[in-house]
Amino acid sequence: MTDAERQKQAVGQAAAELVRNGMVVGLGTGSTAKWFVEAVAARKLDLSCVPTSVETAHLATRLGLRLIEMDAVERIDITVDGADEIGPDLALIKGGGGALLREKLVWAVSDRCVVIADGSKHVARLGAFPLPIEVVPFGHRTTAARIRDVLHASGIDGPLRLRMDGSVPRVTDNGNLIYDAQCGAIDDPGTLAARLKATTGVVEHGIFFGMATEGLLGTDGEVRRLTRSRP
Ligand SMILES: O=C[C@H](O)[C@H](O)[C@H](O)COP(=O)(O)O
Repeated sequence: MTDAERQKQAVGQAAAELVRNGMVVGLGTGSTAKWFVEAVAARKLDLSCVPTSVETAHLATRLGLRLIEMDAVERIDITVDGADEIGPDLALIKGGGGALLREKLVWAVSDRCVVIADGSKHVARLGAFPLPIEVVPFGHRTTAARIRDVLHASGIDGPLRLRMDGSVPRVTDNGNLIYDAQCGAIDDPGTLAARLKATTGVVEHGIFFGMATEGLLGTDGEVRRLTRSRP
């Protein structure tokens, strides 16, 4: 196992210890969240779980976790999920695996949102990882043109690429498409998030700003707890 994988395992297991019997739990998506799902399943608690992707739903079902519909709950006690980048004040880029929309819907109703990651994801400034932006398929090229204008207005001129699966566009669990924006540096994630959200044709974007309540970061030999300085 690589060092990064060991760190993912450690944070996944540490996060599983935060879960209590009877809780409604949001299950994240990706190679880090997978460790959490496995560790929480191994605890054999009585839980109701809301998965953030079809992939996670399959994994959780295989492990014997009880799944419930998102609309069957008003609140989720705790959600644990990975990230592509963790910046200052727990601002995140998510969606490298294409699950950003369901992840954000689940995070939005969670009392506690715990982001877990290996040490390489912790950055001084967001933006090296391409920012995923989910759009409706109808007229997506015209939506992409509006996104380019928004990025330009935020001082970002890097390429914006339609995510592909080989020769065809990648389709999300929600039947949408994803554009990845090479931002380089995002100086003001809150403003960019608001501008993207207001763009016609954009369903959601991968900036999770002010959403994570805490973080668990893998380092060599220990799990470091990250907190937010602003509420
Ligand atoms: O769409 C995918 C999710 O946002 C993932 O949580 C994120 O991409 C991190 O994935 P991983 O833990 O595999 O690096």
